[in-house]
Amino acid sequence: MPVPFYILCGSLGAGKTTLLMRLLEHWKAEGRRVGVLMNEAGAISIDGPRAGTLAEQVMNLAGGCVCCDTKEDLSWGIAQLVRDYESDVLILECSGLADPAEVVDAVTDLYTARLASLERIIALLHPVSAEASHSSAYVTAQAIRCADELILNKRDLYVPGHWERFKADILAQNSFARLWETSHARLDPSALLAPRHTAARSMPTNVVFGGSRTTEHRTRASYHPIATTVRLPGPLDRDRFLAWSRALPTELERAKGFFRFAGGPELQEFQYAPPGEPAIAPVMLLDEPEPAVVLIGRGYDVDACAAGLLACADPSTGPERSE
Ligand SMILES: Nc1nc2c(ncn2[C@@H]2O[C@H](COP(=O)(O)OP(=O)(O)OP(=O)(O)O)[C@@H](O)[C@H]2O)c(=O)[nH]1
Repeated sequence: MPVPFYILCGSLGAGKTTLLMRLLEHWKAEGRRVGVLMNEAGAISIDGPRAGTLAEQVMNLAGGCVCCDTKEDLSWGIAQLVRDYESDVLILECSGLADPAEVVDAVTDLYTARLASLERIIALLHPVSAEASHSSAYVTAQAIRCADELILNKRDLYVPGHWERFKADILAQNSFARLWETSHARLDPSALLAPRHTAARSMPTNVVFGGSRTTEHRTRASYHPIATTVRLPGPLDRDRFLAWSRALPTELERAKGFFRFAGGPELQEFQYAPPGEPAIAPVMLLDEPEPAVVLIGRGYDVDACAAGLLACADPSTGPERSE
């Protein structure tokens, strides 16, 4: 029997990992063996170590976008999770850069479909201001189009009028899906995951293939924001980092990472997902992550932003950066 396979997709920073953690808790309480596939934009996995605290097995497809770079890795990862780790439920968190229609294409090939059956596509969206016409807009539109479940997250950032327009715009793009409105992705996982269709199906009914198949393997699609991984040579100066984080360019669509502050033993997690403010909080993880910050966006001065970040570190250690 193929194991159920869930896809989490949606906009950058909308709350996919927040929901993933809730689903992992739910499955863990049920005694399920969950295999997580993480596809992250940067060269270093930031969300993987978080998921690793709850999942049976986490496989990272970091270093790119699952639709362009790692399609084969995805099929291989599914096979490994099902065969070697005996996962009985699988979930893939797509980076906010991956075209979910391409991902569906990859997981519904004949070989992979024997191991895993696509159960549900869950898209997370958040109310980013309409003026910010982000380069990830195409990917968000694809996620909306493909979704079986549309979760409008960050309801706590409700602005009268804006939220209603955001919702109407999404409903206009997909009237098949169920709609959820949440804060911090708080919802009843049993209700979200309960079977909705009696007949087995190999792919969602509302996915249309063909039009989106123009991306070639190993070629970065032009609509993708660029992910830049800034590896940090050591602890950061708190004041300098705070100053840097307060002056982030408006074109930056997402930033996240782990590091320590000089003189502080705790590992810090940095999160920036506009329209929210940059946030830094101590975090406990099972595995020590590599200190790094991933910057995602297009049309801003990447070098200046990365240099500003590196200038927050101890100047005696050398900078390193990879795309
Ligand atoms: N205010 C507010 N913040 C939220 C909410 N949900 C998530 N966040 C915060 O938004 C940031 C991004 O959340 P994630 O769950 O990492 O988002 P993501 O979609 O996994 O991000 P990417 O994988 O980078 O695309 C984190 O700082 C969260 O704590 C919410 O409902 N309201």
